[in-house]
Amino acid sequence: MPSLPIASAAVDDSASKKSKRKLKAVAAEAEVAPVSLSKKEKKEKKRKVKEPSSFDEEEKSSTSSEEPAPAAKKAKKDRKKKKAEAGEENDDGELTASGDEDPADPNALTNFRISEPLRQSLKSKGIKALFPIQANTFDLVLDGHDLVGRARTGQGKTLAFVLPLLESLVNGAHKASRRTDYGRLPSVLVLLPTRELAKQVNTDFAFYGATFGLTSCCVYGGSDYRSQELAIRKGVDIVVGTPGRVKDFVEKGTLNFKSLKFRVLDEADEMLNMGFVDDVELILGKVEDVTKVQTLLFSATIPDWVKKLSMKFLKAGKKTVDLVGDEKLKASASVRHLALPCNRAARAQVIPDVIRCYSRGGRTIIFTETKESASELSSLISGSRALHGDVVQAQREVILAGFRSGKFLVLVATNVAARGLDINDVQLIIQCEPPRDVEAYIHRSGRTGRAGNTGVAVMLFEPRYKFSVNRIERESGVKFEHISAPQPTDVAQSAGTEAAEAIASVSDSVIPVFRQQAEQLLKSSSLSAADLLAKALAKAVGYTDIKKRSLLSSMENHTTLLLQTGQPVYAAGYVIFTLKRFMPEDRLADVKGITLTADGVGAVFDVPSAEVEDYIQGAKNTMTTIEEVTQLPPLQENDQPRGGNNGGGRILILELVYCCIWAPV
Ligand SMILES: Nc1ncnc2c1ncn2[C@@H]1O[C@H](COP(=O)(O)OP(=O)(O)OP(=O)(O)O)[C@@H](O)[C@H]1O
Repeated sequence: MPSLPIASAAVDDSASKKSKRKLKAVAAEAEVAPVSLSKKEKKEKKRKVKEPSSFDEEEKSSTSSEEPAPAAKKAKKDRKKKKAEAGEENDDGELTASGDEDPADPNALTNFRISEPLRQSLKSKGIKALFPIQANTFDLVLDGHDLVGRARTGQGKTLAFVLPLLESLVNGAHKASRRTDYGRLPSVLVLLPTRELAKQVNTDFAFYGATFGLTSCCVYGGSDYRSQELAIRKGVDIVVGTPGRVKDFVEKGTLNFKSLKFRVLDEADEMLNMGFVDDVELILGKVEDVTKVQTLLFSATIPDWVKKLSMKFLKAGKKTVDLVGDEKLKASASVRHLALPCNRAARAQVIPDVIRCYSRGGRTIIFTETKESASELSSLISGSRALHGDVVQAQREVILAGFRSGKFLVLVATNVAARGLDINDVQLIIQCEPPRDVEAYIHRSGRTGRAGNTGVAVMLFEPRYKFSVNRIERESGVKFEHISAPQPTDVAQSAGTEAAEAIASVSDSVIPVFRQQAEQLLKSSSLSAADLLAKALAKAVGYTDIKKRSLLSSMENHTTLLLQTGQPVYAAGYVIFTLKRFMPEDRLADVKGITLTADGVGAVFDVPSAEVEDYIQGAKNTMTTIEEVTQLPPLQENDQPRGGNNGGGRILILELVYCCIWAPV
C-alpha cells in the first residue's frame, strides 16, 4: 500500500483571508477537477443565487393576513431600489451575491438593521454582505416571526439566526426587558444534534454576542456538569446545547425558561435520527407561555418529522424561507459529485490515491457507516485520525481541534461529523459506501464546497450494490460522474509535482554528503539517471510500488476484461459457461463481479492480472472475443439487488436456463 504523506504545514486559517476567498467565490459554481486536470478546475462560473421563491402553500395562506412590519417593509423597499439602481436584478428577480464591499449591493450589511458594533465584528471576519438565506430571513426574525429556514449546506444558516437574534435582544423588541444582572435567566435556547456542532454554534454566539456584552454557554454530554451548571446559575443570555444535557438541566431545575425569548432548532431532522425526539419535545414543551417565545427552525433537509414539529411548536403565522424548495438538486451545487466502484477489501489501498488525486492538498473527511470501520480505516491510512461516538469527549475535542488547525489533514468519521461542521479548506469528502438515507448524503457531501467555495465528494460503492447509487441520485437530484480508481498514471501526475517540490526544497548542503552514494548507484544500476531519479521522486512522496487496479472493483492486481460473443448476453451464468469452453473450470472461481454491458451484447468481469493473457489467448480460436478494457463501457443497472423482485428473479431463471443449455458442452 502506498503511504500517504501528510503535509505538516499548518493551513492558513486567517479569517480575513478565508472570507475574502469565500466572498469572491460566493456566487461561483465551479467546475472542479482533480489536480491532474488543473486547468479545468481553475475555471469558475458565476452562479446566480435565487431569492426565496417559495413560501409553501400552508404558509402562504397562514401569513397572507400578516403584513411585514413597516420597518421591514421600508428596508426591503430600499434594498429593491438599490438593487434596481445597481442593475443587479434580472427579469426573474434573481440577485447575484457579489460579496464585495459595495454599498450598491442589496445584501450589503448597511442595508440591514445591523448596528454599528455588530457590523464591525462581522467586518473583522471579512463579512461585508449577507448571504441569501440571511438576507431573506433577517427582517422576518427581527420583526418577531416564527420561521422555518432552509438552504443548502454551507450557505450560512448559522448567522441567519445569530445576527437577527442578537439585534433583537439588544436593539429590537426585547431591548427594554434586557437584564444584565447576576443570575439572570437565559433569553435564548439553541438545540443542536451533536456536541461538536453545539460548540461551533456557541463559538459564533460568543464572538458576536460579546460585541453587546451578551454571554453564552454551551451544554453537552460527556463533559463536566459542574462548570456548565455554574455558568447557567451565574446568569447567561444564550444557552446552546444538545438535547440530552439540556433535558438533564431542565429536569434538575437548573435551566428555567421563564425569561426565554427565542428557541432555535438547528439540524432538527438529525435530532430525530439520533433518537432525541422525546427529549426535544419535552424541552420545547417546558415553555409555559409560548406566545412570548419566538421559535426558529433551520436545516438543509426538512423531512416529515420536522414539518410535524414545526406545526406543533411554531405559531400558526410562521414564515418559511425555503431556498431549496422543489428544485431537483437538494445537495450543494458547488460540489462535484463522483461515484467510484470499489470493493470493501480495496478501500484502504484506493482511498490514499483518491486523496492524492482529488484533495488538492487540502483537508479530507472520510465517512464510514460504523465506529468500528472508522477506527479500522484510520489505522490503515497513515496520518489520519478517527472521530466517532466511542471516542471520549475530551479526545473528540482534541481531534477536531487538530483537524481544524491543520495538524493532520485526514479525518475518518461517522455521522458525528456529518452535520453542520464548518471546517476551513475541506476539499474532499469520501463516503465509503452509499448512506442509507439521502439526507446523510446531502449533509456529508456538504462538508466541502461551503460558502461559495468548491469541493469534491467521492462516494465508493460495491459494484453489486450499484442500485444504491441510483437511489441517492434519484432522491438528491445529484448527477454522479462515474469514475474509476486512480490508475498509476493519475497518481504519477498528481504526486509528480508534489515530489518535484519536495526535492526542490531539499538544501544543497546534502549534496556533498550523498553524492558519493548517488554516483555509486548510477554506476551499479542498469537504470538510466532519469529512471533512478523517477524512483527517488516516487520515494519522496511515499511510493515504493504502484499497482494497477481493476476498473470494475478497484482491486489491486486485478484487471477488468470485456467479453463479447456476437450475440445477446442475458445473464452472468452465460458468461461463466462461455468461459468454461476454453478455461479450466477451477480457474473460474477467480472471475469476479460479472456485469452485463448496457448494449446487451457483452459483459465485463475481473480476473487476476497475471491470468489476463490466458483468457485472451484462450478465446482466440472461439467465437468469443476477450479484451482488456481501459475505460469501463456503460453497464446495465439493476435497480434491485440480485434475487430481488424485479430483474433479479428473471436473471436467476435465465442463469438456470443457460446452465441447462450449456452444461453438456
Ligand atoms: N455573509 C457571509 N459572508 C461570508 N461568509 C459567510 C457569511 N455567512 C456565513 N459565512 C461563512 O459561511 C460558512 C458556512 O456557514 P454555516 O456553517 O452557517 O452554513 P450552513 O448553511 O449552516 O451549513 P450546514 O447546512 O452544513 O450546517 C461559515 O464559514 C461562515 O463563516
